[in-house]
Amino acid sequence: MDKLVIDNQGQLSGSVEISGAKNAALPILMGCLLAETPVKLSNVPHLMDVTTTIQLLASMGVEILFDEELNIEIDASNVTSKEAPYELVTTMRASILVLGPLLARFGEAKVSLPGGCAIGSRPVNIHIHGMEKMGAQIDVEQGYIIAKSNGRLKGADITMEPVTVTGTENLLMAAVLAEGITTLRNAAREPEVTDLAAFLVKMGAKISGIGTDTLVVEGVERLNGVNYEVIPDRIEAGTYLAAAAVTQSKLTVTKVNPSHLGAVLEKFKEAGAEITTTADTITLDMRNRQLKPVNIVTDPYPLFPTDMQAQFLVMNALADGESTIEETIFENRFMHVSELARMGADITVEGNTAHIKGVKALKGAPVMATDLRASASLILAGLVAEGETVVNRVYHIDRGYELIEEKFHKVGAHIYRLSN
Ligand SMILES: CC(=O)N[C@H]1[C@@H](OP(=O)(O)OP(=O)(O)OC[C@H]2O[C@@H](n3ccc(=O)[nH]c3=O)[C@H](O)[C@@H]2O)O[C@H](CO)[C@@H](O)[C@@H]1O
Ligand SMILES: C=C(OP(=O)(O)O)C(=O)O
Repeated sequence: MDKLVIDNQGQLSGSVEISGAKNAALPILMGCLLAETPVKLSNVPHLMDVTTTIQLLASMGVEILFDEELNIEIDASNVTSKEAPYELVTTMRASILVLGPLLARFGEAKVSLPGGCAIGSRPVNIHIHGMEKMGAQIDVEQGYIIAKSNGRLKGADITMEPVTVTGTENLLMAAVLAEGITTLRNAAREPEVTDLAAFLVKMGAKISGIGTDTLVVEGVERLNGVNYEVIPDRIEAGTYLAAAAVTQSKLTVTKVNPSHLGAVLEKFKEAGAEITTTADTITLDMRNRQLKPVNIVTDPYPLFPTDMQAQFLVMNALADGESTIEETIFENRFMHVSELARMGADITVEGNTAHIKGVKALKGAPVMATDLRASASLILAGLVAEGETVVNRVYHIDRGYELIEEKFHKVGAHIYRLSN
């Protein structure tokens, strides 16, 4: 299993080009199942989760081609299987996103139930109930969701509680080919949901309320292929900015959309960073500044994202004073705390709140990554810790960060991979 070895090289400098968003690319790739003619996608990041999605689509008979610029052409005109097997769903929960498109276009789908993961139990009851409301007949047999629809799905009025990102995406993709009007209330407003909606509209879907918490969909009979560019990854951008904050450096992230990071940039400023933005760059300057503690509560967009919680936890661990981080989305998203404690962080967790007392320095140690953003937080800690840090179970990082060692090398970090 690969490991990442990180040495403290002091400050970072320069710029990092941000890749396409994992959490937008995945639903958009699954959404290609809805199109009767080929789709061409650009700015799709080269990540393990994208490879898994391509394997999943290919196993269904979808044809996938890459051009010389690594744009992806996806032709779902001849889908032969409507099944997402356990082996692929278990490595990537987002595989559940084939349920809506398959059911909407073919009236049948068999998808392994994702089950829980390191950050929580993560049920998919809202996806299932929403599709049942649209007339689907759904049974769970031997760990699989078996869904059928007698003719087209029917428009319905669906309220999702709590707000769910992939739940909104799955029901949106089910609704675009349904007969009549579907209203999705308490919809997630994450930029990745909005990007999927914009993609579906380009393919011919009729959706209003995009970007709000009420999506109204007038079903159409078919969707056609288009060219589409995936939005930049706001969480990847936020992670590199956090690297600049903990190393007291100045870094610029390029090819980003600063408006997607509103709440995160506010917290960076509160932590003492100087932030400047252009239309597609963000610069964070933390040189000669001391990190200040910031209290954080994670919440659905546009509030502070759970996917940036672990990175801010490292910032707070090194800040001058005490802070709290309350995680309201996932019940078990503090697995990184015990690993950071092994590096000298002073953090206690009570219920869903981490209480952090800033320390002057962290110390390098072998640590274990437990999920994607936890892994990112351990890398950030390794960049400032005294001595060497070895992050085990790097496969989590490869799910969501494209070319992470290369991007960090370019800005002066010493981080390399040990393969065995
Ligand atoms: C591939 C992708 O886009 N992943 C993101 C997505 O995950 P994902 O879409 O899985 O997360 P959700 O927004 O669905 O989860 C939010 C909350 O709703 C609960 N819930 C969800 C569905 C359901 O049917 N029933 C239910 O109770 C979950 O357990 C959780 O407590 O949004 C999360 C919250 O921003 C991010 O951390 C993930 O990076
Ligand atoms: C939790 C995440 O992803 P996933 O939903 O794919 O597990 C994430 O991107 O931080």
